[in-house]
Amino acid sequence: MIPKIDLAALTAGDKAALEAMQGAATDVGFATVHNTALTSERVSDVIETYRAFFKLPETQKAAYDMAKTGSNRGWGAAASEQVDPDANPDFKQVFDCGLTLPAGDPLLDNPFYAPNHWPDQPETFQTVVSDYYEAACAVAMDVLRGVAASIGKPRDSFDDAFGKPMALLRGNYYPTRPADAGAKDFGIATHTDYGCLTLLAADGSPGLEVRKRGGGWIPVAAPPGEFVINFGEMMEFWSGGTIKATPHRVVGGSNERISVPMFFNPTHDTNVAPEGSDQVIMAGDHLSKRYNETYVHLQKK
Ligand SMILES: O=C(O)CCC(=O)C(=O)O
Ligand SMILES: [Fe+2]
Repeated sequence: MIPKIDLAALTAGDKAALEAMQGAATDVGFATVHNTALTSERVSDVIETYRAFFKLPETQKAAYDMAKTGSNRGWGAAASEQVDPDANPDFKQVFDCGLTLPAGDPLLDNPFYAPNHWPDQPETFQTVVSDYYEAACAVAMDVLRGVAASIGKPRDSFDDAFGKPMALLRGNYYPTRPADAGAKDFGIATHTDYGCLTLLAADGSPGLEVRKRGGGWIPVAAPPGEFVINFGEMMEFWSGGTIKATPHRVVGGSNERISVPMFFNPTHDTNVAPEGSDQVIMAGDHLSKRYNETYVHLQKK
């Protein structure tokens, strides 16, 4: 069972909401979250904005291809990412954008804070997506405060680590499953997310499956206004394994689908090694490692 959490109740310290979040964090690794600052209208708006972009001809999208821009911002074509080395590259397409630092910031030279590449079409793309980016970061931070409280830590335990987050907002476009797709083809193959927290909006159509401990898959759907949250690898290290990064996938079927994950990654120089250990795991280094493994244009074969 995937816990269902009212974020306003969690923020207010409601006991049932705290217990549900504790179960989500330390057992299932997933939850759905509703009653947030992001209305269903805003979520639908950003989803339809991404959809309009993905419907452009490939030649137009190619101008923003991240394999050419060299950063992890812009469009990723089908088969540009291989999240599971035992599967084929994913058949989804993506569009990624991240934080814009102010002029003069010392982190500006760092590739994780590279400039965004905004498409000209649809015309509202940059405004709608960057406004959503800001709001999704704020909701994600609120969720993390609730997570901290749910495991008996001060609510602001994670705040300092997210001053300049390497937060990446992605639009995922899953076309219908290709007719020639085989057993190694997926919309997105089985993987765990790399960062701390993922806050995912979707258009309500099915596709996401969460791996059950002991085997099998649990389908999870979220209509606009409800979010799926899950924890990533950095959060699992950081919490010394208390918080779980659970594998998930999208096989893809007869329905087209859009999802919009906010990968809420901490500031580049955050040490996400278990507290009290003498290990050092820099958030930026972990992310680089995972990108080098999974982005086809970065893979060393
Ligand atoms: O589209 C989804 O529901 C899941 C996407 C996902 O797992 C990801 O982008 O990491
Ligand atoms: Fe994921």
